[in-house]
Amino acid sequence: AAAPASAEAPGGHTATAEPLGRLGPLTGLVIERLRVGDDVAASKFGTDSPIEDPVREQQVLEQVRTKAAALGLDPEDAAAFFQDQITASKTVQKGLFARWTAHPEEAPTTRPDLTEIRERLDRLTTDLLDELKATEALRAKPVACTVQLALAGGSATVRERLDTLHRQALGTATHHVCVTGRATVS
Ligand SMILES: C=C(O[C@@H]1C=C(C(=O)O)C=C[C@H]1O)C(=O)O
Repeated sequence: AAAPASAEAPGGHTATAEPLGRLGPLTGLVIERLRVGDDVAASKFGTDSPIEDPVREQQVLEQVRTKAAALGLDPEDAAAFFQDQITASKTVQKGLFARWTAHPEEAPTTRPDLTEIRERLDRLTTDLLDELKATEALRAKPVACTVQLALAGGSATVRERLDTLHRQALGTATHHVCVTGRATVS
């Protein structure tokens, strides 16, 4: 599970090693998708394109259900995980819009192409689903999963220097990673 020690990652930041532990690869992909949210925000800021696009969201979730079923994952569980990814992406976008409105000098000076960004998100959908499959057994163990999730999230927060906005979004995005015993009291 070796990511390059230091490589230029999408979004232009310098990636450090993958988050620690057995949920490291999944958490790394979740953070990568959050950072694509920065590019989505840059593509929409100062245009007529709204942060929220319900038609595109339904397309993403339909693709998720179809691919999840093909992998032998529960389609609705996978859709719930991706609903969190979408909510988290919008949290990032709203936060950046507010930041750039208050501090115009921090606003992006180039506008990336949303169509290309969505192709990147579609590739991440495939990678994320593969990791959901690879971690299926661990995620069914509430205690082990919760420990691994804290390890991965904590190490990523430090190593990738996540700011408050992206930390909050990471929390939202990982809310349904662990199966926390729906049959018992939640
Ligand atoms: C990322 C986008 O912004 C929002 C978040 C989406 C997502 O996370 O997949 C999809 C549609 C939008 O509601 C986008 O427009 O592509």
